[in-house]
Amino acid sequence: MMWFMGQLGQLIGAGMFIRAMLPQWFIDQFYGHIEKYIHKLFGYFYPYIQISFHEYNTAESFGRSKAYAAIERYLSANSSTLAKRLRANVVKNCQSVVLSMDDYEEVIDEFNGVKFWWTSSKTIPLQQPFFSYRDDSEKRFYRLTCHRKQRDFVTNVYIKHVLDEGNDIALRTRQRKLYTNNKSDDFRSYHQKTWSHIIFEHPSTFDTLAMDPKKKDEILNDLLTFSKSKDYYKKVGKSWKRGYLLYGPPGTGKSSMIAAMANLLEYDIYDLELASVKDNTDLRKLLIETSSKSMIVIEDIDCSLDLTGKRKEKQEDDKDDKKDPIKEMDKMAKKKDKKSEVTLSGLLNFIDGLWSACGSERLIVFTTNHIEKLDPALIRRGRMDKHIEMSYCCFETFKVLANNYLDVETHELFPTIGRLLGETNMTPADVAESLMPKSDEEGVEVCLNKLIKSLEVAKEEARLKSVEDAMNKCKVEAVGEKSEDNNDQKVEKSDESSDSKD
Ligand SMILES: Nc1ncnc2c1ncn2[C@@H]1O[C@H](COP(=O)(O)OP(=O)(O)OP(=O)(O)O)[C@@H](O)[C@H]1O
Ligand SMILES: [Mg+2]
Repeated sequence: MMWFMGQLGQLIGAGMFIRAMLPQWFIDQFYGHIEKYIHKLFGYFYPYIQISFHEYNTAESFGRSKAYAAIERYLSANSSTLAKRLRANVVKNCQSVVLSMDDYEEVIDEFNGVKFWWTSSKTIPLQQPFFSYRDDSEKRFYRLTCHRKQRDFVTNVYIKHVLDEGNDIALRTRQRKLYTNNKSDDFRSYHQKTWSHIIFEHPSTFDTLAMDPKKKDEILNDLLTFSKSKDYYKKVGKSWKRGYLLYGPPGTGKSSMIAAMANLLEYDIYDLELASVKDNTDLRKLLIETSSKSMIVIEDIDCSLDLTGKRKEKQEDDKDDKKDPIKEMDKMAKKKDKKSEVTLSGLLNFIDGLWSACGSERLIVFTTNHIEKLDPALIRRGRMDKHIEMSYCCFETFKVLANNYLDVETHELFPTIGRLLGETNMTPADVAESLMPKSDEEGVEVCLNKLIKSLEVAKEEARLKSVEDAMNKCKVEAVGEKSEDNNDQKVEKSDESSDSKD
């Protein structure tokens, strides 16, 4: 035995010596050939086929392979109970853990009475860097093994089933995201991604949204019908998307409505800042890189770009925007930084051109404070299918806010508030501010009285303003009449002088 061990040691030593003497290219070639012939020989007797799915492949140029991710989800849901060694991925802000099979594990999946073997594996490059903090040089893959006679079934049915189910699980369990576009200059020159994102967690829902209940139900039904109409859109030959235009004064709940819509349908939000988009080509690039089941939002579309042609150049004073210093500053900044060459036709193409069909199940939402400023081409039906007016607080709206903020459905002060709301305009944002208790001592009655006071102040301010406006109007008319009289006198004089000349 000792003699045998000694001989074996010598043989291994000699093998290692010869290997060290041979150049690396020879070893690679030699092993490559041997492996090829072994596989060929094995293939004659081996009754199974194997299909590999790599984590990164050349066909999908961006990031991880979608098929690999779908298989990972499928296996973790269906087979992770069978695997003995699992890998934990922490998701949803450390709130939950998804288990997937660890490297070199094998699980058996059964579908329609047929058995399939899945193994997870990885290839490690021969020359791995000695110091490496990341394992991105390792290439992971899943290998599916099944009987040779199941070849058609596996390619036509089973793989499709795995991918569909994996994608469904991913959609159900994903964390929703709020994306914003990076500046064109950045993703052009520094190879940055086109979109950056954070986790989307907004508490607004259709229950907390204060608006006329009938109108709310109508929007809710519209959205739910849209989300279930995949086949219908296909039948009528339309791409599966819908445009919403939300308009109304600042503080009436347009952004809250967007968040409620996204929460209802569980969509991601792509908040598109048009001023950061250099031209129509970049706009298209951004569009292509949005996913399905998402909302593309352009807020304050009238301020975003000079999309309204000549009307924009008049530089009218916006009373509402003047009140809102943030929007004023925004406008000034955009005027200063006028680098964007996105045109109205580029934007129209973005909404319903050929490229817009690249994703499906998508909402495009515009908001504006001034619907009258938008080009009719931009908001015609088919582009912006549904126009929703978000308006000042009415009694129905107030009741929802009172329920949200104070947990009251009725109160003896409600009739007074209802009357005052009918007599003056106040935004839901202002009503909500009055209703919110500012200390533990402030109960329902105090808050309702605060609101009554603010409504009375607003009413008085509106009265004074209308008096001032009427006086200004009278002054302008008086000046107008005076100048008309002067003109008439001039004409008369010139007539007289021409008569005397005659
Ligand atoms: N209809 C509403 N229902 C519930 N809350 C509302 C409503 N409108 C306004 N609010 C409250 O007022 C705040 C401001 O509303 P929001 O940002 O949705 O207004 P907006 O219409 O988007 O305004 P802007 O035109 O300035 O962007 C919100 O945080 C919300 O709390
Ligand atoms: Mg808003």
